[in-house]
Amino acid sequence: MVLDPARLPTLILASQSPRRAQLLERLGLPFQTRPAHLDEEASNYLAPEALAHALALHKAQAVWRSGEWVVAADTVVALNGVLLGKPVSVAENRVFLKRLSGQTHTVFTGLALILPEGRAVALVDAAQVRFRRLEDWEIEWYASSGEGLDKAGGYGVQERGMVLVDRIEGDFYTVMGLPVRRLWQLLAEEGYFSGGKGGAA
Ligand SMILES: Cc1cn([C@H]2C[C@H](O)[C@@H](COP(=O)(O)OP(=O)(O)OP(=O)(O)O)O2)c(=O)[nH]c1=O
Repeated sequence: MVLDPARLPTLILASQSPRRAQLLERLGLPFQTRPAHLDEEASNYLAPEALAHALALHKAQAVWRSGEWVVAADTVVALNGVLLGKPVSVAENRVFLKRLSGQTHTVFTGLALILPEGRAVALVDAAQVRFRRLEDWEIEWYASSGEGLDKAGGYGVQERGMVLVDRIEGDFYTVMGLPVRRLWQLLAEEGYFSGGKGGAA
């Protein structure tokens, strides 16, 4: 089989996250974004892993139309079982960073794919992230940059946040918000690349 990206069906990315769009762009896959507007707080009673799974699935289901390949993801940060969502202010971002400092937390990213005939597949990928012990001035520098405000856990590993992280066990892209290798494999398994099971002809 020779892969001709020009013949692949356009993926619908159910996300407003610029990071997720960048990653799909880097793969060279044809896609359009169609963000789902969900009340993410409504499912906060779930455990972190189940939450990432459910939200990814709900986002994909919210935008799917018959005949489309839809991709969605959701990233959740948990420190000792406690969720750290997106900080609502610089002050809350400071608090999050103090809690993450010197500790290891888990990032769960749920990934959902809906196939043209409507069947949904979803999975969760997890990574362990250890933060350096941060100095107060570093916390101040990072929080006041505002970079962490639209991100789960209040940091972005792919931007300035790269210097806060000591080590990652697992996939960097799962931390960034889209497990691209798992997505690629799922697309391959479901026939997106080969024209089988509703994929490209
Ligand atoms: C931990 C971490 C999270 N993030 C981001 C990824 C996600 O965009 C965000 C988590 O929020 P999500 O609710 O997963 O996604 P979103 O609201 O940004 O976009 P959408 O729901 O429309 O898909 O945090 C990073 O960019 N880098 C990181 O290191």
